[in-house]
Amino acid sequence: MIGLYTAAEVRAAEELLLAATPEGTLMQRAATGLATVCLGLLGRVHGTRVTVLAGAGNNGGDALFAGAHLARRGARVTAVLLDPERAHAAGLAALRTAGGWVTGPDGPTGLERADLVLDGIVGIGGRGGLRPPAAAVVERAATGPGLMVAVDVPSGVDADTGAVPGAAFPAQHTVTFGALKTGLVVGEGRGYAGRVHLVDIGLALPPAGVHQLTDADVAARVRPPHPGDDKYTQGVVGVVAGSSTYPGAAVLCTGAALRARPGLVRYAGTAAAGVRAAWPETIVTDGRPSDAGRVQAWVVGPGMGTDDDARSVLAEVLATDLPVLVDADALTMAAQQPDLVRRREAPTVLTPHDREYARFGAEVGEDRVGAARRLAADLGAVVLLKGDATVVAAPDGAAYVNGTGTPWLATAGTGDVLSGLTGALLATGLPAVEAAAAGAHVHGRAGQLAAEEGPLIASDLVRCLPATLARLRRAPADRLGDSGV
Ligand SMILES: NC(=O)C1=CN([C@@H]2O[C@H](COP(=O)(O)OP(=O)(O)OC[C@H]3O[C@@H](n4cnc5c(N)ncnc54)[C@H](O)[C@@H]3O)[C@@H](O)[C@H]2O)[C@@H](O)CC1
Ligand SMILES: Nc1ncnc2c1ncn2[C@@H]1O[C@H](COP(=O)(O)OP(=O)(O)O)[C@@H](O)[C@H]1O
Ligand SMILES: [K+]
Repeated sequence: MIGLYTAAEVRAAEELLLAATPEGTLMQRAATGLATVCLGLLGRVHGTRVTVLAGAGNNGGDALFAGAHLARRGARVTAVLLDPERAHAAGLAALRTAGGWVTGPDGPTGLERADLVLDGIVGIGGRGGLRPPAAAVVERAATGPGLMVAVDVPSGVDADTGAVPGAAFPAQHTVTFGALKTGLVVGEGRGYAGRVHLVDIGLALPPAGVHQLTDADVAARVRPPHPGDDKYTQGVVGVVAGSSTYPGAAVLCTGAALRARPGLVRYAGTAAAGVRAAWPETIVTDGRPSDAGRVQAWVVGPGMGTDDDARSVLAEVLATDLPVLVDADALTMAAQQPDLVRRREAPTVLTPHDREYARFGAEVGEDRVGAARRLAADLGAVVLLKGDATVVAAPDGAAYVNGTGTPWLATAGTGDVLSGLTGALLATGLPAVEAAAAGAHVHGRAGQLAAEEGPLIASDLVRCLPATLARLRRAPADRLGDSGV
């Protein structure tokens, strides 16, 4: 698992290390690591043009020292000082000694011909969107030809939440120090960070409160059958979804549950005929969930409607002592009767997108991890908040940010696949928060695999699930999510 950290957690770890190392050591480690990544990205350094955007803090210091490294290797480096009086003195001196030029935002910045632009405007000390002079320079940099590389955090991105309240540096690469900051992989910030490179500066970090799963983490949680297994010992999933007029959601959800390969999938609902025709492996009833037979976890909601029958079926499922995944129409109904969820003792997983989340009484806002945690704590349930980086949070605050996926997943029915798949993982006995995080990871990988063949539809995800699971098992132990670390 990759730990994701807040600025305050990183600062606390930095302070301990600063006290234990000679002055300037950490900044030198950061700047050397940054310059090394830049060398790799540029390929050839001699004669390349580099513009360093330097703010008044240590983030500017890192960028200036890295600029000095590149200048010593023959790059033509120009530092643009946004606050010349307060620029990092030692960094500036190093750059000058190495032959770099220094100017202001209105001087010859070199941005229109740069091969590389280093964003050292603000790092974890940033607050709010970029101020006007910085915003104007960033805009010019973004329209120029240079490769956009952010130092530690793209300036203007909130390192903790990924919120982007105003202008920000749209990086193609972010070189971050000591720990991955949560804001680089979630919310709008994810789109500004580009590929993230982690430079080790020797920080000793406490256990993280937010994690991202790797392929190997997920493979370890998706259990293959053992010689002693039979169809009842690998998890039996119950699906309540669809309706006679809308059987599609039931077919997709049940198919995803089957393809996640539990021992057995049972279906209860009025789309029984469609499910039977699509998936003869399923045991179906057109009666109530209680008519379906024993299961280890329920998935309830996709396409089931919100009429009185649907309400009573939802109440019946939530009254069981089994893990339940609540999706789609069932979320709409649960939002009107949240006590049905609150009073459960068995695990509940809710899988809202932003509009479904808002039905519980508050907007998601810019802090997606915080939003998922708040609803989870309020309802005593695991919340899987869908999005381009899906967030999973447990009532105790444990949280995950998903690192896999593709915007091609933004198409009808993919949520039904996620709920069937995650319900199957829940039925194998995984802790609910892990089932949800693993489900989001597998769903994202299935989307990536399906998208290799062209624009995907939800059924393609179901078809790709076996190959996705096989790939996860073959993935090297250190293959991470797609933050690019
Ligand atoms: N503490 C250390 O020894 C280390 C710190 N490191 C670097 O230091 C950074 C943190 O440095 P600082 O604490 O000095 O803070 P920063 O350099 O991140 O930011 C502080 C400066 O940015 C300005 N600022 C804040 N918000 C702004 C906005 N919205 N628009 C424009 N300007 C804004 C502030 O006025 C202040 O001058 C890290 O991100 C990292 O790059 C690394 O060198 C590793 C070691
Ligand atoms: N821009 C995006 N990038 C990546 N994944 C996305 C994006 N938009 C949506 N998704 C994913 O697609 C799925 C859509 O689910 P949902 O909105 O419930 O659709 P439906 O109800 O039609 O099944 C979720 O897993 C979500 O995380
Ligand atoms: K920065």
